[in-house]
Amino acid sequence: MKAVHFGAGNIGRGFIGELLHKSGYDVRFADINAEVIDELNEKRSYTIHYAGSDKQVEVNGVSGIHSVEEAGQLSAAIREADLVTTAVGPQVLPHIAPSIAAGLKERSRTDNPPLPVIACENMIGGSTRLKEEVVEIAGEEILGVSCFPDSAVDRIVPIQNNEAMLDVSVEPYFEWVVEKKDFKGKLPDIDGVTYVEDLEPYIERKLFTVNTGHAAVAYKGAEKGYETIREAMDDKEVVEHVRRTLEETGKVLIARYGFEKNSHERYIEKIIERFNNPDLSDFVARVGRGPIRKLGPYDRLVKPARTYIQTMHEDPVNLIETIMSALTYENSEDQEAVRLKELRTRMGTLGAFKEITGLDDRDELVEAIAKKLD
Ligand SMILES: NC(=O)c1ccc[n+]([C@@H]2O[C@H](COP(=O)([O-])OP(=O)(O)OC[C@H]3O[C@@H](n4cnc5c(N)ncnc54)[C@H](O)[C@@H]3O)[C@@H](O)[C@H]2O)c1
Ligand SMILES: O=P(O)(O)OC[C@@H](O)[C@@H](O)[C@H](O)[C@H](O)CO
Repeated sequence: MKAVHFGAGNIGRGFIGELLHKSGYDVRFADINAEVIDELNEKRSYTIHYAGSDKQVEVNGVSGIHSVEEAGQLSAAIREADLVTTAVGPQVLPHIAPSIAAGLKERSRTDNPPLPVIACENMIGGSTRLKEEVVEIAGEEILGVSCFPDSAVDRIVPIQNNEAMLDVSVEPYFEWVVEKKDFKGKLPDIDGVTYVEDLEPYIERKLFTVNTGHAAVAYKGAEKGYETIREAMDDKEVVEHVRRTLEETGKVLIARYGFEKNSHERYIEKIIERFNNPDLSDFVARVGRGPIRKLGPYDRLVKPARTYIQTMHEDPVNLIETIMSALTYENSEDQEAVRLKELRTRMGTLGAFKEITGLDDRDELVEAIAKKLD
């Protein structure tokens, strides 16, 4: 079986590559990073190290395609593939859509069955978003040869600093949940994937617990001058803030999806334990990357905060505190953080928040943030 995976980065090599290889796929990584692609083609394998244990997994039979310079090869690979996956970042999906559209057009001239394209990004409806971009380019008829099931992925894979360029250190925990309903034909047999009828509870529980909590560690940590997640998690005030923030998102999730309270509390504690993993070295700059995206109206901070107000009829004070920390996050090497600072300088903090979220003064979260800024 053949898979094309867009994004030979941390989650691509450290998670999706591992599971696809284990399930018998030959994985071709498509990326714009020529150094990584050349190394993949030379070495044809890499090692995944499980942080905190001696476990190692060899991922072999892999190769790379430069997604811009080798466009013809990429189209041919998509034409013949059994599966396409992505882990490039939500903002990059529109940039890979033309390559996927070109490959699918070639495929439409063959008898090959419809190709599942699964986006593995931290966002709600990632594959659906990619589908919209591809349809915009190639037209609705392209859905005759493809399908775009949504998915949720969970494994903390920090930025890597290994002697061998392709090797990846990962936490042992992982979860990959894929929605069944959009598949055309047989579900791919991927070891470790859970197929579900309705992804919404899974993606919201993941994004509004793991990623909301992670964002709270990063932005609170940055505010206190910490550079690593380790330093931030060693500060009891930060950990307490994270726990209280997750109690707020927990109330929203329990009210919306009927999760059992005790088991959700255990899920929260498990996640705080994962942030505390002494064997993972992760940075505030990675976890806090892209603050404008993270402050988006459907993302990990604003969506649960607004739902909390609508459901509980009170302000989620800890989520609001995290939003305030995110709004003042600074990092001169992060383009979104630089833009956020410019917006704040030009429009003030509240103006920047309204600009990013598209919300206006009538919104109760905007009102609550305005009160905080008074
Ligand atoms: N790292 C994690 O812990 C983790 C966990 C779950 C989900 N995710 C999600 O996975 C996605 C990727 O995150 P990551 O941490 O692996 O980031 P990363 O930066 O390590 O990897 C992204 C890769 O995409 C490549 N890329 C960028 N533009 C491209 C383009 N136009 N065409 C092809 N490749 C391109 C980059 O060169 C890079 O190799 C994000 O959506 C992230 O939210 C990450
Ligand atoms: O990838 P982002 O920028 O959406 O979020 C940063 C981290 O919270 C994220 O990468 C987590 O490590 C991951 O989502 C864990 O599954």
